[in-house]
Amino acid sequence: MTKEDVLVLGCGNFGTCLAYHLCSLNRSVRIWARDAAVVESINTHHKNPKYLKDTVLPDNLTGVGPEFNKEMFDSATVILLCIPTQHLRSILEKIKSFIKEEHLLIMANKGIEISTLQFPFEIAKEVLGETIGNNSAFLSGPSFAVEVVQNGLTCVSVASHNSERAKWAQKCFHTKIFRAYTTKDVVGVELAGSIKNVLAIASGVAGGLDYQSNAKAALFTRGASEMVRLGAKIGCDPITMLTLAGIGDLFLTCTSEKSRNYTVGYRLGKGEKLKEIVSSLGSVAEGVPTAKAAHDLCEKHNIKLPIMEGVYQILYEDRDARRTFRSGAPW
Ligand SMILES: NC(=O)c1ccc[n+]([C@@H]2O[C@H](COP(=O)([O-])OP(=O)(O)OC[C@H]3O[C@@H](n4cnc5c(N)ncnc54)[C@H](O)[C@@H]3O)[C@@H](O)[C@H]2O)c1
Ligand SMILES: O=P(O)(O)OC[C@H](O)CO
Repeated sequence: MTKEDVLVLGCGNFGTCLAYHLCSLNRSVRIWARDAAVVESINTHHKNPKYLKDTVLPDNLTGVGPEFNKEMFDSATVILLCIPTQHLRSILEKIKSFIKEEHLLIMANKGIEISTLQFPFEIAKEVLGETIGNNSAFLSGPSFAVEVVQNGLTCVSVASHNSERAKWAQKCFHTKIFRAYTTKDVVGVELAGSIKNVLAIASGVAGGLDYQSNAKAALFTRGASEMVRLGAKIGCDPITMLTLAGIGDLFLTCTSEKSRNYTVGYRLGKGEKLKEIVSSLGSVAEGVPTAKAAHDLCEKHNIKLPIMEGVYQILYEDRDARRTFRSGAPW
């Protein structure tokens, strides 16, 4: 196995679990956190006090930050970003002077930026330039952080326009228990990873409203078709929607109470207000901002997608969930 020096940016659930996995492969791994107390706890107690709190982190994982410095980047070959999508741009702006073309950048966030309707790939190109953007890789697929640290089999997609970089990213992660498969359809992977979160909120709402399996299966199928239709409008390969990053992640997130997006929907279905759900969730639910971005993207491309529109209305127009479902079904 080749030696890699990995700098993980973002010390939430996913950054922590991927750092844990990479340490188990004997990579040299440092993880950046924006909170000094988290850095201190990782280095002293080998625990992340905020996320995956029960996991004992490996001794060879080093916490760094909250300030960025040149040495952190000079000593890394791979930079893995696990930052929520709405904050990705500001982090890239802060680190851009430290990034070199030789670095392999891998982004693992899922979502669409509300202010620009851009995917992480487009944000990376805009902030870091065409070459670095095109050489970056994007990791997506059905992967709950908690299962990764429990050593549960996980299969993800890694996409890059540069096939050598995709293979490099694959090699960083790939094991018998954590499988990574390469693809070139970057925007398809990113679209699927974003939209499945909105559809998981819809599925959660159905659960919260006590709809049963028949309704959930219909919602899942019609939701998948919305994903394919939006993908076709923006030039994605429809086959990507049938991969791990597409239907795989959609299935995982729409059917599991481990999903934060499903949980947001479920609690909405039970009558809680979005504000109180988001403030007590303790973790990001990317489907919430993405529902707004996807709504605006659909308007821009003049396409009507009723499930995603229903989620948007529940979240952003305070529309009653039960009424929205009754009037929307069978989509
Ligand atoms: N958790 C999972 O199972 C999982 C799996 C696959 C992909 N993802 C994706 O990974 C991304 C991160 O998710 P997560 O689960 O780690 O989220 P999380 O809520 O567990 O953690 C979010 C992290 O982002 C940091 N953060 C928040 N605001 C920030 C800002 N303004 N600047 C810099 N950092 C900031 C927080 O400090 C925290 O470390 C999301 O896009 C998510 O969809 C998560
Ligand atoms: O908990 P969720 O809903 O953010 O889903 C996490 C991952 O995206 C699942 O692949």
